[in-house]
Amino acid sequence: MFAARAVFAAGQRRAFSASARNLSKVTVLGAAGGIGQPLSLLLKLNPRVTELALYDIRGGPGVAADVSHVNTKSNVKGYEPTAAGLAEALKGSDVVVIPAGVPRKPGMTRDDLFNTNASIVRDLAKACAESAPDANLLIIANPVNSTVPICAEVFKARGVYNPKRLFGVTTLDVVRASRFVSEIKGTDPVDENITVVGGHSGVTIVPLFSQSNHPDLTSNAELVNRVQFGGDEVVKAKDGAGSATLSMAMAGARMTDAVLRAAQGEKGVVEPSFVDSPLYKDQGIDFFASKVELGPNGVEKILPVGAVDANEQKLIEACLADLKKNIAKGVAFAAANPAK
Ligand SMILES: NC(=O)C1=CN([C@@H]2O[C@H](COP(=O)(O)OP(=O)(O)OC[C@H]3O[C@@H](n4cnc5c(N)ncnc54)[C@H](O)[C@@H]3O)[C@@H](O)[C@H]2O)C=CC1
Ligand SMILES: O=C([O-])CC(=O)C(=O)O
Repeated sequence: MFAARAVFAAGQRRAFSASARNLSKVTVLGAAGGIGQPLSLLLKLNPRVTELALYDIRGGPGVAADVSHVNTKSNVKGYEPTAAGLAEALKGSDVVVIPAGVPRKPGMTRDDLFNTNASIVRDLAKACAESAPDANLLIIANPVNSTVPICAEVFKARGVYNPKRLFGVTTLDVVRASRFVSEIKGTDPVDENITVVGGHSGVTIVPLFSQSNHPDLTSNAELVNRVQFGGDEVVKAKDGAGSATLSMAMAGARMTDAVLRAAQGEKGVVEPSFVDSPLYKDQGIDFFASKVELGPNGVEKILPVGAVDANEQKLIEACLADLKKNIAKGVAFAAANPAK
């Protein structure tokens, strides 16, 4: 139970409001994958999850049978890889987490995954729009900067888009930033709250060290680069066997827990995430990752980027240029290739 304690301890210390709703079904789409399996395990360890629905195009029931023996209260069910199985897995879900899709190999960018993952995410988004239109949707599948806009378009086409319930999971960038800083400063990563804004790939990932306990780090180009390209470190080390799975599972479990805590009435839950955001809409950028306060209805409040220094301002400008193209690519794909 160590992992569960580390991931969920902060939330468990806080009190629930009287209106708390404590039944929570969580669905994982892509549950038999490198991320999906450890993520499902961590969700089984989360006392806030009462029902865990595991779906994959292969192996969902097997992972579910395995995870279901873990002696926590929640019920786990695996679903057959059919349209009916998918619809059943989604029905009544409060949170749907989507790590379905192919991972990178060395030499690839996240954008190189677009051709495969765009249609996978589009089709799963369609199933969500039909069977769980009110669920919180947590998108892990890359390229997040494009897959999140694709989901929005699919939901809009069906008249059920709620921008407060769609999240691109950027938690791993925050997790990495705090860990990398702690390695340099010799501190406990738990005490390092590093805000990371923008998107989730390369230069669109912008850590704001000037807002942390260590403003001196903003001029540490090597550290900034490590946060922006932390995913590459893992892809290279895995040498063709995929990308980050275990750290991502932890990050996905943390984001899911945050959404559930807020849904169950906890106040002041803030997690950075890539959402439909007003922050740069005047520049034609509809999605942006920043600190988001969560509530019973999903996004409660999108916090401003806040004061940044000259180094960070330059990073944000580079981020916005890339982000705009990534978002437009997702929107254009959805328009040209509507879900059937
Ligand atoms: N947002 C983030 O911070 C991160 C995102 N990722 C992304 O997560 C995705 C998954 O990575 P891994 O788990 O390592 O890949 P994986 O290949 O190990 O697992 C993917 C799973 O998705 C399943 N799948 C494929 N199409 C599906 C469909 N239509 N419906 C249901 N399941 C389907 C596969 O059968 C497989 O089990 C990749 O796109 C990767 O780039 C990875 C790490 C971090
Ligand atoms: O690097 C990748 O392709 C997977 C990912 O998004 C990450 O580890 O941040």
